[in-house]
Amino acid sequence: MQIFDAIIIGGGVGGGAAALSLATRGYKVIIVEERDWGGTTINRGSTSKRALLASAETHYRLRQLRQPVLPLSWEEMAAHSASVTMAANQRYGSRLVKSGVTTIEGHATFVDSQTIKVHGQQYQAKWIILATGARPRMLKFPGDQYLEHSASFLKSAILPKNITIIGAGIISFALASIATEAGSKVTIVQHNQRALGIFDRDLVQKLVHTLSDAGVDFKFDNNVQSITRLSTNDYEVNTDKTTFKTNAIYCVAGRIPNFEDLNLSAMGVRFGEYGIKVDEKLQTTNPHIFALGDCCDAPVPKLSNFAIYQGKYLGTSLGSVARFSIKYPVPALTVFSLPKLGQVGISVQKAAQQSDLEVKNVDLSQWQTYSRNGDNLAQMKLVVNKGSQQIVGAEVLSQDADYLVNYLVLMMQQHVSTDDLIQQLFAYPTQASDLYGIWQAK
Ligand SMILES: Cc1cc2nc3c(=O)[nH]c(=O)nc-3n(C[C@H](O)[C@H](O)[C@H](O)COP(=O)(O)OP(=O)(O)OC[C@H]3O[C@@H](n4cnc5c(N)ncnc54)[C@H](O)[C@@H]3O)c2cc1C
Ligand SMILES: NC(=O)c1ccc[n+]([C@@H]2O[C@H](COP(=O)([O-])OP(=O)(O)OC[C@H]3O[C@@H](n4cnc5c(N)ncnc54)[C@H](O)[C@@H]3O)[C@@H](O)[C@H]2O)c1
Repeated sequence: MQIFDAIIIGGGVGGGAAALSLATRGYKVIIVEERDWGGTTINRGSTSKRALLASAETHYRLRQLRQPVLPLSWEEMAAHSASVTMAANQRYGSRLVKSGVTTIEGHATFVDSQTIKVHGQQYQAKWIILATGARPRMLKFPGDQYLEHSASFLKSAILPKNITIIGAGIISFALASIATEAGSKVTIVQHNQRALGIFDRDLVQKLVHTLSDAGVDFKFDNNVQSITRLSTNDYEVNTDKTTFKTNAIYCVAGRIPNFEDLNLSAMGVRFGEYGIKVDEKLQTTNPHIFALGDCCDAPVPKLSNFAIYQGKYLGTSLGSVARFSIKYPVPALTVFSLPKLGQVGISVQKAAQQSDLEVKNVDLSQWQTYSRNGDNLAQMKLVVNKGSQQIVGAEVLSQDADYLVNYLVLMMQQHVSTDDLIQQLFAYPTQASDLYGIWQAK
């Protein structure tokens, strides 16, 4: 039996962040990964998605400027994405080893609440951190064996001519944008009328119209009931409203936390539909066991940035004399569609339920930063505290929503005022030099 200070199950960005922080503090750490170092983010999530998006976005931007554009080569896009992803995966694994973390490849199971087993070998530690992530939620109906998921799209060597995506959520909009720019005809099937449920309806509607104009066929209020295989790479999709043909069907209708085969009940660890129950110190109902990232039921979105933040939190707080509760900073996320949709701080939807908040609509399309790129839809909704007039949230629809959202995060988190901004000298003309105008727009 080998003894460690901490065992981490899951080598994604959440588990990795915890391992690196604990090792830096001199703890003896072991991390177990059954599939690939860097987990979803690096191998089948944002890294591969953004590598494919790099070409799709360039294509889209040229179209916005009314330039003639050549068709994209999926073969080149896929090769680029595969090489970026492989390099990131290798760097991730070797970074853990260089930092003094013991890495083991295999499936971990519990022996008791301080001992795990991998390939028959037992390892013991005073802390066990569960960072096992999540997997796609695959729908069940006749023909569901023909469903693929986001990872198969992101790793696909060939782009089918005609694809169907089930679910109109964050992953769906990114995949649809990439596939459309790369020349595929995309159909999105959503069971109700609401796409991108957590975002402002008005901005989502604009995004839906833009994607529709680019060729995406949205089928709202359609429930897929069956899939029939007609021939190789040729399927018929039957919904409760219609029937159509397609070459591939990707199911991106949410994700399910991974914990079923860990025998958590026997360890006294409680869990539910949304993941492993944790308190404000990310401790489970067993005092030796902690959980973070996509596998845990914490009151934050299941995103890489939150998983990393939680990993760093556990890595810096475990073993400290007075353990403090996790305090989340201003949240930010972006839908990597074309154009992008970003959200920071309090959402427009939540603002509508709070009488002390108001929403201000800012049309950015005529601002030089946006008009020079042909970013004709650029729009921002600011959530403002009526009393203090402080900006506490924003949603942005623009080619560059991701950059603007990140500037706003810094400004909200640091409570930057217009007086502070006037003291700054930003390179001009840029999004940063617009910030004073945005802060005044309230
Ligand atoms: C297509 C897609 C795009 C995304 N894009 C973004 C984005 O742009 N921005 C963003 O912030 N988030 C994005 N996300 C979400 C993000 O990927 C996740 O929130 C993040 O990966 C969670 O990290 P994690 O460490 O909790 O889990 P994971 O990255 O899933 O890692 C968990 C690891 O645990 C391993 N594991 C599980 N069980 C065991 C076991 N018993 N023994 C050993 N190993 C085990 C798994 O193999 C896996 O590698 C995206 C997700 C997807 C699917
Ligand atoms: N840029 C980012 O930050 C980013 C990108 C991708 C993924 N993610 C993470 O991954 C998670 C999963 O992404 P996702 O897109 O799978 O989930 P999601 O929750 O964003 O979207 C799922 C969509 O599928 C719909 N749906 C559910 N059941 C359906 C059915 N039977 N038929 C048709 N539609 C159905 C839902 O109403 C929803 O619109 C996200 O919630 C997020 O945490 C983040």
